[in-house]
Amino acid sequence: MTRTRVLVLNSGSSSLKYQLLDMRDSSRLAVGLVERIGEQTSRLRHTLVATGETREHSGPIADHETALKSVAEELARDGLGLDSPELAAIGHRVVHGGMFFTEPTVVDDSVLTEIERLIPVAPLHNPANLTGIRTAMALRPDLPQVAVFDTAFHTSMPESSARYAIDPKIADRYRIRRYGFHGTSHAYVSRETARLLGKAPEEVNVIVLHLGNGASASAVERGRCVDTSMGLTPLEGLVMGTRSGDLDPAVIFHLARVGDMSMDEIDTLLNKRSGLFGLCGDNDMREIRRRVDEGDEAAALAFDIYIHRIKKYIGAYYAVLGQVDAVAFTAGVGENAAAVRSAAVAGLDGLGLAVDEELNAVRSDGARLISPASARVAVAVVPTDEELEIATQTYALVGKKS
Ligand SMILES: Nc1ncnc2c1ncn2[C@@H]1O[C@H](COP(=O)(O)OP(=O)(O)O)[C@@H](O)[C@H]1O
Ligand SMILES: CC(=O)OP(=O)(O)O
Ligand SMILES: [Mg+2]
Repeated sequence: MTRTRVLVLNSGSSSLKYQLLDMRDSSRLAVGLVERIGEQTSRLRHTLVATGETREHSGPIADHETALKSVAEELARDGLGLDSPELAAIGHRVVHGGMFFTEPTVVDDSVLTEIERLIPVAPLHNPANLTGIRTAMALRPDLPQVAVFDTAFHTSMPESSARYAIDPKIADRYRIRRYGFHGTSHAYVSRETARLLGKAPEEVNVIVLHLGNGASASAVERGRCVDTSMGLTPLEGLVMGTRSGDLDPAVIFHLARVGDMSMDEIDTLLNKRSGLFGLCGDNDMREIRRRVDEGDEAAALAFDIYIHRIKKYIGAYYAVLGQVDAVAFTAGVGENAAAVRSAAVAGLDGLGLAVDEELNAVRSDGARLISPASARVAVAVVPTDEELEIATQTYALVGKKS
């Protein structure tokens, strides 16, 4: 039998997104999401694509292992269980791949060890990714498990972007450099943006703004990433749901010395209690916009800080690229929040950037232009599809052998 199906697992710090795809036509058979893992209010939502039937379960799901086992049960109920002989591989999103993983990689013991070694530089993500891989391996030990790394697309960055301005001996000893994340999304979205413009990826320069719970910007020059806003860890760069993004590193010394906080407390503060949430108590952009519309000052300031940071990166990457063909908004906020797109581009007419508010307000699932026809630089909404990209890369690696 030909094995043509790929299960993709995208394990986040507190969520597990999954898709089962048939790679003959890249169609989805089942999709789902487990949210708020580790809390009392966890929720699993599973959809069988052929019928559109959706099942939801609420109640505590303690960890990613339990989450994946529940997902396996849901798939089995639809006759799409992990025991299916048609499954060719399981593809996993792995957030930090360090310096060595520049390509999708079949997981073996040495790969697991390396992903584990990188936990200190992706503490919210790599542990969940590892649990997903280990649980999947236990369920189907005979299947190839493929790791697709968020960092891979950014390995093309020149040293001038990737290096911090610190003693290279110290940087090299501790492998401190800017790795960048969300690479699967930046790669997919920059290609799809080129397609929307009717060009090949090698013909265009694109600034991609991936605005989800985690958020990052990238400068993609003729299909290759030349700079991105996240660094050694996914903490640098844009303001995020709960992460601060850029700050003066001396803030950390100050909090330790004057604020008498431990390193762990500062780590938690900057990763989990900062960003939009730290500024106004909400990290969901829908809720923040609702509060802004009601005149809430804390929400309005949080929104302004968020937008100001995006603007700075658009300007920076415009300069890095020299010439820009398109700015693409993607991920949960970028795809859905018209107010964010409009505010981020406001006042940038001098750079040839503008948004047509009628086009910006259109709701659609597909990639679309939101700039006026006369604009020098295209502004686009380009939905990301990390799961499809992971499935495609996984199948390209193992599909032919099965
Ligand atoms: N309709 C919407 N309007 C504004 N923001 C939205 C909307 N839908 C989702 N979001 C935002 O998208 C975020 C999640 O984005 P997503 O890309 O799924 O993040 P992640 O993959 O990091 O979990 C939510 O926290 C929310 O702020
Ligand atoms: C790397 C990263 O920040 O991922 P996410 O947006 O899924 O948290
Ligand atoms: Mg995401």
